Amino acid sequence: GPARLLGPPPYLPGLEELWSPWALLLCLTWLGLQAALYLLPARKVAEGQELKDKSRLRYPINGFQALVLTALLVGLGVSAGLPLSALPEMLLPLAFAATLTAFIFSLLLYLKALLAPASALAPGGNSGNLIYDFFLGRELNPRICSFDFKYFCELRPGLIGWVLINLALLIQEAELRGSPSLAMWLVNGFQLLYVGDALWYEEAVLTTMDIIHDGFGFMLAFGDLAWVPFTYSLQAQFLLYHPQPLGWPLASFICLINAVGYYIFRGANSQKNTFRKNPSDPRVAGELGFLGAMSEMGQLDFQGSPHPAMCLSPDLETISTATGRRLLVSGWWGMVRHPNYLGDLIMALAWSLPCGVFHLLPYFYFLYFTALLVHREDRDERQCRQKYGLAWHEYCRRVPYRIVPYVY
Ligand SMILES: NC(=O)C1=CN([C@@H]2O[C@H](COP(=O)(O)OP(=O)(O)OC[C@H]3O[C@@H](n4cnc5c(N)ncnc54)[C@H](OP(=O)(O)O)[C@@H]3O)[C@@H](O)[C@H]2O)C=CC1
Ligand SMILES: CC(C)CCC[C@@H](C)[C@H]1CC=C2C3=C(CC[C@@]21C)[C@@]1(C)CC[C@H](O)C(C)(C)[C@@H]1CC3
Repeated sequence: GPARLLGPPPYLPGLEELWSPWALLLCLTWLGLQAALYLLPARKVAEGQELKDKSRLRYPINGFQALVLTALLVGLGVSAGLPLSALPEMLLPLAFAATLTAFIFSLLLYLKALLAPASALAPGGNSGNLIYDFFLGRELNPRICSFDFKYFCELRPGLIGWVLINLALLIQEAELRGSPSLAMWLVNGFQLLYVGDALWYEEAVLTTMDIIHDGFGFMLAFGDLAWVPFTYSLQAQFLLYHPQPLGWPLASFICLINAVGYYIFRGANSQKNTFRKNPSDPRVAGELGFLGAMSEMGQLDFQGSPHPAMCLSPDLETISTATGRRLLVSGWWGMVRHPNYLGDLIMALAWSLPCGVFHLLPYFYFLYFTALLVHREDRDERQCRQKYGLAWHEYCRRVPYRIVPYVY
């Protein structure tokens, strides 16, 4: 039937449609497969940020390898008769099974945290209020031997699950209508690029606040395992039931929007990561200038300095902070204070446009994501203000807009 916003839904699924033991089995098999791929030898083992007890945890960088191996296994399965196009019919019980799994998993994590030493607990999530702590997560990096649950869940099962659901929807559309629509190809292609990128640059996740700061509780477990695969695939789900005519000229324009978004997103994230890893990398720093180079060599200590020191370089300009780390104030990070969010939002728009402009549902991701990034930006801003003090004020003065130039 037509997608509509006003009026009650014509049909609501009964509770019995939510529960299927097969869906739970499939969900657990998927987690088991991804866990097995996580344990395979990795091209690199990276060290995380320094912890409270001065130690660093080690993480395997093999997420992209897991994506490729999953694609090979699914390809083999489909050619051997695996009915992937049956997946779209199971989405509701699968989403329920994933939510149930996240819930039980978070309960176990809560219990595990009771045995953890105080140094292993997250800064938030230890208020003593059972529900609040269960939701936010008590332990920072819950592990069994070297298997890190939060790092494992953050990317692989959810992101790879998302593109697998998209693929199943594309195959089912081909079976229903003879071939997949152009709109379905675009949505699949754009989102595969996004997921491939996240897994290729997996190491960058080690410096996100989710890994460094947040405990692992129900919010993150549910977000990673259930929310991401089942709501991020809404555009492809919409297209299966509401085919949209899309010509090549408009499709090319949407591709251009996605390319611009990706260019900003990747450019900004890579610029910051390169700079953080090696501030004197010629791609970001050119020549550092005296103050920058001295602080880099530990010759200058800005601790307690009332004014942030300024460092000019021919390529990118930076400001020094009391912590010894510097902040980029030109390049992408001189345009707005969160250029990566801007690129991400432009891409989110490009994922919705192939679905036309007459329905709100395909724009759900764009709207939710705007709210998520505004909230995330606010949290990050508070943390940076605390961490960098005066230097952050100076950065805000030099770069007044947060996400969208001249707007916000
Ligand atoms: N699709 C999705 O659902 C989601 C996608 N994302 C995406 O993930 C990516 C990562 O986002 P997120 O983890 O929120 O954080 P960011 O990558 O934006 O990192 C913020 C940190 O960068 C450093 N920083 C800020 N300004 C500067 C500067 N001028 N120069 C140098 N360093 C600076 C600070 O840390 P420090 O100084 O300590 O290095 C700050 O805490 C983004 O592209 C975002 O869009 C995020 C959440 C959800
Ligand atoms: C309504 C829900 C309870 C809200 C859940 C929020 C989560 C969906 C997000 C919190 C942080 C996320 C990140 C990504 C996906 C969404 C969640 C889990 C991310 C893996 C997406 C891809 C990016 O490149 C990234 C930097 C790897 C992201 C990390 C944070």
